[in-house]
Amino acid sequence: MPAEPRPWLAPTASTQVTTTVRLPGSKSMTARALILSALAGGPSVIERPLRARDTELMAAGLRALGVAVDTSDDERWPVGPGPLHGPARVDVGLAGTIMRFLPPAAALADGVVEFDGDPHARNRPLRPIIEALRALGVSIDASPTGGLPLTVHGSGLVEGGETVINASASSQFVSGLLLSAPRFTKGLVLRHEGPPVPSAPHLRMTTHMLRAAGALVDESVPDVWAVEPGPLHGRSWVIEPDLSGAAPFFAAAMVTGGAVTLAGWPAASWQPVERLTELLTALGGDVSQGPDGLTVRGTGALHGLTADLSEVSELTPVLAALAALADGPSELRGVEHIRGHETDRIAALVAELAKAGAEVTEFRDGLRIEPRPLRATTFETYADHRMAHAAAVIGLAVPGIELTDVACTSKTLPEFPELWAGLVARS
Ligand SMILES: O=C(O)C1=C[C@@H](OP(=O)(O)O)[C@@H](O)[C@H](O)C1
Ligand SMILES: C=C(OP(=O)(O)O)C(=O)O
Repeated sequence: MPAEPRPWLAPTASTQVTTTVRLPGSKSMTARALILSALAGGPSVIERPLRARDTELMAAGLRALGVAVDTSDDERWPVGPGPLHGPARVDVGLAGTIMRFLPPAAALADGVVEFDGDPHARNRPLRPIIEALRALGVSIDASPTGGLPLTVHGSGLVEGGETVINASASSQFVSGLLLSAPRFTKGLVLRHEGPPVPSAPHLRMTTHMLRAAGALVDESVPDVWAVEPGPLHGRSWVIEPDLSGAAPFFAAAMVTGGAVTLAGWPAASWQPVERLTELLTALGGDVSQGPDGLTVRGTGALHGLTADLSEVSELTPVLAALAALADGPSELRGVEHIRGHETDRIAALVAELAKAGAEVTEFRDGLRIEPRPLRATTFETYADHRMAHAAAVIGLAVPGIELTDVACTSKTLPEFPELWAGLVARS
């Protein structure tokens, strides 16, 4: 069950926010490390994982399938793979990573595995991955809408081979299939046909991590991924701090003209730090990397931004919040698929930014924001952690932004309200 809604008045910053934050590991890397460790031939350890609803539900789902996942220590999760089996029930919560990454692994189990999640999880797109799994020899019952609830009838093996998918609604369809593909009898050759696949950096994270676990992956042909059948190795995964989770904290530096350093940022990253740097720089920030971590400085200027966000679409809510506080108009496009995220994020942003006083135009694939003097309002969060982040960013500059629910941030960062309050208190 999702956490009980908790209304929350966003704190307003009276001075610059200048601080160093330590944030937990990347949701996306933790999810991949859990799946790859569960499918490996020997034990693994996940260092500095993200402990949040999405990753705890993933660990619980794998445990239900017979994998030993020990999450008792915050810093180190040992994973002991075992034969995957049903019967099992998996609660996906509202996590795209679970509903798309776990069914292909469940297809390798011997027995029946049932999946369901939060009410809105049933609206999130799933049909393309279900159809691809069926084409690869897996027996699945899905709801008539093509999504959750679904039942995978695992036979202990997946034939695999070649298939076609339209992954324009989510890169996670591709990632989910690739992560389990080394364990398919014939491996996998997956070809995407349709409008572009979003979130390319997440696909690169998938192929990097597969190779790091010993898989042979060929992605030399655009929109085609080939994974050889073969063993995955157990290993130690060191999870980087979550860059998307850091975005609202960086935004706090931009809004207040301060500086926020993300501690523990690695010299080389598997997350799209270059793209985030370009975007924050265009908005007027200054981004640098040094021994202390990754630092974003506000320069006092906050400019409008015209950008295609398809590669980093999960940043849209926080960037839209910055755009609403900028000195000129912004157009954020290329993200039609975020209508299928935790909520219809385009519609949600249009509605809530307009309530706060911005002039907003809705497009099928994004929004245009004309900044206006903003006012106090009740900001609906739609059970979406990143809508809560966006509201908190606006609240730094606009007194009286009341979130209908801040508990939804537990999806990826349960300590968000306390960390955020500490940030403003220290400023
Ligand atoms: O693979 C992943 O870990 C993710 C891929 C992206 O999904 P979409 O391609 O559906 O946007 C991203 O938005 C999501 O937050 C995490
Ligand atoms: C889209 C997101 O999540 P999910 O992994 O549930 O798709 C997100 O975290 O912004």
